[in-house]
Amino acid sequence: MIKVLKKSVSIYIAALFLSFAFFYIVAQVAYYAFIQEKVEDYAESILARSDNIILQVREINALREEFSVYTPCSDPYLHALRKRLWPYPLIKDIGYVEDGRIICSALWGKYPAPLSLNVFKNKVSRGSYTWVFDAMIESNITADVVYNNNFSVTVSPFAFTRFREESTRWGLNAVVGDFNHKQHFFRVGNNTSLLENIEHGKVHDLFFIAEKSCDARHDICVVAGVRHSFVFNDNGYILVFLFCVASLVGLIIGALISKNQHENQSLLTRLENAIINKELHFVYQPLYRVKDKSIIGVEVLLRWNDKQMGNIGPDIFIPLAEENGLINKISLYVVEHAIKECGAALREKDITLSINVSCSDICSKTFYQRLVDTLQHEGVAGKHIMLEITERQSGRIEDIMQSIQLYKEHGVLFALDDFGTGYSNLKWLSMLDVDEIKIDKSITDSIGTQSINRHILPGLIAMFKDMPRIIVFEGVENEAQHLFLQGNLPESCAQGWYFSKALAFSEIENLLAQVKQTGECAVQGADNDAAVMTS
Ligand SMILES: Nc1nc2c(ncn2[C@@H]2O[C@@H]3COP(=O)(O)O[C@H]4[C@@H](O)[C@H](n5cnc6c(=O)[nH]c(N)nc65)O[C@@H]4COP(=O)(O)O[C@H]3[C@H]2O)c(=O)[nH]1
Repeated sequence: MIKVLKKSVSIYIAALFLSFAFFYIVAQVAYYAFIQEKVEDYAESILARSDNIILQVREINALREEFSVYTPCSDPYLHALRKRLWPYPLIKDIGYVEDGRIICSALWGKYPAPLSLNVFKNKVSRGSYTWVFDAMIESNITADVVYNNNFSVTVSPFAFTRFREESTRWGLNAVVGDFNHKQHFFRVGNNTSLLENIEHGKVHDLFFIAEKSCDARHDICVVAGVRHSFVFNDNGYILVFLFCVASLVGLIIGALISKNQHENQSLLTRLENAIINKELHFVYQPLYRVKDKSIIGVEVLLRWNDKQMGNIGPDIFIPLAEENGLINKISLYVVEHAIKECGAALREKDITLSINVSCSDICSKTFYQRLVDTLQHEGVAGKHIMLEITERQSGRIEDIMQSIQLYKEHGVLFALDDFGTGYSNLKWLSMLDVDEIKIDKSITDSIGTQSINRHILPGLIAMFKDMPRIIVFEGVENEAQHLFLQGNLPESCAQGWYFSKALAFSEIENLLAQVKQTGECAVQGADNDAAVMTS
């Protein structure tokens, strides 16, 4: 119980972990793409804003002739400056400059003392223009000023406010410079030095997303970038959403896997209990001689009726038993109980009891001993038992060849089951000393049809005619198939619903009382001349 519980917990933990990993990776990839686009937009927007400022500066500068009619810094001069300044939202002030000092401006009027532009963060000369970035205008007031001869333009300190807000929110950085980024004009963000280093190839950072946007007209380039955030820039809601979805999916997957495991586990446990409690029972399907419909034997087929799950077919529980090492127990059960149940019939009548066995059964000493002991105990001769080799993966063919000889000393017969499918091929036929070949239903089905298998039939019939083996066709379902076999291989035998379905033991007893028994089908090779191909 504790083991099962531990296994369930491990399944849930693994499912949750994998689900988290999956959703986290998907979310990270999506987030990376989203941020990359954002950085691209950011660079383009800053470039557009920078272009606009340059245009507005140039436009205002072009108006300087207008002011030359007034005495510099006179009231009419300042009035004309203010009037002209009004429509330019990105420009804060226009001033008159002498010897690199602003004497007066539209905003401040005439300065009591000329404003020196020598205190700044960065100064760049571009043609006839000199840009002074973060120039000290007043104590605690800085601004970007550009002057050309004796005309200055002060850029609005709010021109990049939006970009600074975005920078704070998303951790974005931008550096505005010339086309080759040899000169840097100004920066936005807290990590611009890393951005510059990455831009100049001094630092390589796989998780730093950088995008560039340039305008050759104004010889200006903006590089923007951000460090990829593995916690989605502290966006708590994304993490919470991710956690919820991943938990839900992880729990659903865990529950499905657990349920599946539990069902398989419980089916296996139930099968084990059914064997121990002898709850498996048998039905018997008769085998007929094609020529005269006399019965040559019966095949025992296992049935399992579980109290809770109802009828479970051998196509489900036999492979389950084979995969989980239970098949040998099942075969021991069948041998012991089926021979006991059929003991009287086998002693009195000339029939064989066919039992399905796997290769590992044949090679098992326990199985051999149990069969020999049961035969002795029931007084049944070995020649009444036909072991049908069904599963062929659990044993080496050389070992099986040797083991078969041991059984043969007791007269036990062997059949190669499902001939014509995967493992039941000519190699096995040539190596094993079998008495009977059971032709798979898929080949029987092709009789009288257009199936691809029908091409195999003439060759098989020609081969079987000269083969000293009992040939049994499985799954004969209609008269056409029976007639075909009568016409082509009259000495062969058949099993199928056309003759009889698998019956309970009491019904088989009644049948055996009514129908003639022949002990065995004649081996092939006797009646060849009569055979006519009618397919
Ligand atoms: N459609 C159709 N089916 C027909 C017809 N005639 C017979 N059958 C079915 O074909 C299967 C023949 O058994 P198999 O080839 O040994 O194939 C068997 C055998 O491989 C395995 N099996 C059954 N009982 C045992 C057993 O006691 N031990 C082992 N190891 N395997 C068993 O399970 C397989 C399936 O058994 P069943 O479901 O009983 O199915 C049986 C039988 O009911 C027919 O005319 N039409």
